[in-house]
Amino acid sequence: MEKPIRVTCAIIVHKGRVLAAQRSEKMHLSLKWEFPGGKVESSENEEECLIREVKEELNLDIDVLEKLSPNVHQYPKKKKIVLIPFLCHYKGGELSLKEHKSAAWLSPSELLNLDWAEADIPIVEEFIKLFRDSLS
Ligand SMILES: Nc1nc2c([nH]c(=O)n2[C@@H]2O[C@H](COP(=O)(O)OP(=O)(O)OP(=O)(O)O)[C@@H](O)[C@H]2O)c(=O)[nH]1
Repeated sequence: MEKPIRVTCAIIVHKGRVLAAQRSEKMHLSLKWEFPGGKVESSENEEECLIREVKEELNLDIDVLEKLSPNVHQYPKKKKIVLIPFLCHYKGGELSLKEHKSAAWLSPSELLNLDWAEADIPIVEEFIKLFRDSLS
């Protein structure tokens, strides 16, 4: 079986809100929402990839805290990906969109209102459950 492409994504939490980013018209999965991140290069580990991608895409500095459950997903006519989420904290930097159409800091329950890339849906659900459990 072909190995899936590893893609990291950052669930960045700051003051109880979470950063979601909307893909641009030009990108594959146009206008869908996602967590910032990207493909892991051979020279780096997953955490290094995430720090690099978030800086490149959004000009933000993050601390990577905890890995959540990876999700294997096959989009039609694309290579299979494994989307690897990490809980992160905002550390610094001013948000500046380099690739995305928009980005928003949302409360965890507001995340459910977005039109997510399909591979992200189980990840959003796991994060919301984790967040709720941590409050109860
Ligand atoms: N960064 C990121 N990528 C995601 C998420 N969800 C999801 O399905 N993806 C997919 O994972 C791949 C990440 O690739 P990338 O961000 O490094 O590069 P890209 O948009 O140029 O992708 P492409 O080369 O497949 O067109 C894309 O195919 C993207 O559609 C997510 O939450 N974050």
